Amino acid sequence: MSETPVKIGFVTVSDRASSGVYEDLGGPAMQDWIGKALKTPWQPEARLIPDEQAVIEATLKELADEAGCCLILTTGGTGPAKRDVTPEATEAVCDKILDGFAEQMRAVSLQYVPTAILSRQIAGTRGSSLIINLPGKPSAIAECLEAVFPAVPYCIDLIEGPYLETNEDFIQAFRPKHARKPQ
Ligand SMILES: Nc1ncnc2c1ncn2[C@@H]1O[C@H](COP(=O)(O)OP(=O)(O)OP(=O)(O)O)[C@@H](O)[C@H]1O
Ligand SMILES: Nc1nc2c(c(=O)[nH]1)N[C@H]1C(S)=C(S)[C@@H](COP(=O)(O)O)O[C@H]1N2
Repeated sequence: MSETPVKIGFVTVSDRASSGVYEDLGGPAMQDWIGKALKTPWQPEARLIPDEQAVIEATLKELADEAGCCLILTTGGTGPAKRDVTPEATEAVCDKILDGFAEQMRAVSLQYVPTAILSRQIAGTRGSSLIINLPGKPSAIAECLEAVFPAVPYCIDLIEGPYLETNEDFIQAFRPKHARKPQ
């Protein structure tokens, strides 16, 4: 019996990429990383939108509530610039904020760039969806996901999403022993 693929949301928040000033490299970079990380069959729900808080909120709600994405990654709009509002939109739609994700992503990112402290990226849950903000710089995507992804499958277990398995040679998920399914 073939497994129904789990849905993963990929949201690029960028005025310039969404208006065609430059090609969106962030969305494909997130999908590429998840493609390497996940053994569980998955299918993408990709969106490319401007830095508008109402649009970001509506997109996150649609991906969580209607598309049923267990994981939603955003890229862009996390900095201090006037139009950067991705964290505000994320906070507005989440039931719970998971501060540890942002703490860890910024701590690891500081090893790459001193400007990592400028990202106000957050993570949180909405129902059975985990939402994680990533900075807009395409190279930041892998840097941040490597830092937190080991905790993602167990977090999704706890919010009653699907049981995600990773490709262990690429990234190892950590689950407490009692939560591991026999292979
Ligand atoms: N989706 C993207 N695709 C390709 N490059 C990007 C993307 N988002 C950001 N970048 C690159 O990272 C740099 C820093 O991003 P910046 O913080 O200015 O963008 P943003 O606030 O995320 O998006 P924008 O300013 O277009 O709304 C940009 O100059 C650009 O080179
Ligand atoms: N890992 C990582 N984190 C990073 C960066 C980066 O290049 N790598 N860029 C920083 C910079 S320069 C900014 S302004 C903030 C916010 O970026 P955003 O507005 O594109 O989301 O993310 C920061 N975090």
